[in-house]
Amino acid sequence: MSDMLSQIVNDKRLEVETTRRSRPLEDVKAAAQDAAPPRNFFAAVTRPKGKLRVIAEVKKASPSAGVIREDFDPVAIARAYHENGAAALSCLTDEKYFQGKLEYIQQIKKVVPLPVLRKDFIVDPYQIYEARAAGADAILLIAECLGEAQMIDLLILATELKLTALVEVHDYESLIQVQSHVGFPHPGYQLLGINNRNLKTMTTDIGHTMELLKEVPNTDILVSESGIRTNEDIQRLAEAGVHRVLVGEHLMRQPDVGEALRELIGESA
Ligand SMILES: O=P(O)(O)OC[C@@H](O)[C@@H](O)c1c[nH]c2ccccc12
Repeated sequence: MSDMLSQIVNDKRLEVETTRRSRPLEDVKAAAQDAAPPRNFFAAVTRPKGKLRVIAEVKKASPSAGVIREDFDPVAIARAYHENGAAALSCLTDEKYFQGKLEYIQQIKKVVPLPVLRKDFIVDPYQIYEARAAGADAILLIAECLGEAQMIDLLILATELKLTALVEVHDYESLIQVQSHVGFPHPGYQLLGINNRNLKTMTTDIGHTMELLKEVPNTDILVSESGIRTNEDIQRLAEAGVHRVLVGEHLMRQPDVGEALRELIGESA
């Protein structure tokens, strides 16, 4: 694991322990059960086949970029994304490194009909119940943060709660390792994400998706993540058969995020 990622994961484990002490698992489980049923994130992102689908991200800051957007109104941003062609939303909930908040998900879902992914570093089942209780429709599971057995356990739990899991990989080795678990325990619940961010240099290159693509048998469920900025990037990916993308920073940097999303989509939708 890279230094940055291991630091985040260590902090996350401590954070989960603290949260668990103030709110016991039984309470969170009950809240997850009482939550309104999830929206189908998987379907929103994969249908129709071969058509561009953008997951637009609500993100104030990141470790690599610092504060991306000072004037940050998560609900207004989500609404603009919805009105301008987003298929689904991703919302950062990590507070320490991304200045996110779990509560944003609920606030966004009250006013926007799209399914929402909880973007965080999930290392414990507690966080999956917590995501569902907060109204999330999907969760992120990063292969580089988890052992194989842990990944399987978390995938089973997510599926039980009817959450879509976006299984993210950075490296070739992780891709090979998780490959057989995507579609497990049930197809129709997992997406495979290739993150274009190099964890050692923290730079992005969409060429990374092209490289790893050779090992992906089903590109319908493939999401290219990070470093996507222009419609040319989108076209390059489409030519390689990749039609699902996750975009944050580029959109969040523009004064008008809705207009930026329309320009990014261009004629591709
Ligand atoms: O802002 P970008 O470069 O468009 O990237 C979005 C998304 O891929 C990125 O925020 C991300 C991908 N995987 C993550 C895991 C944790 C936090 C953030 C991320």
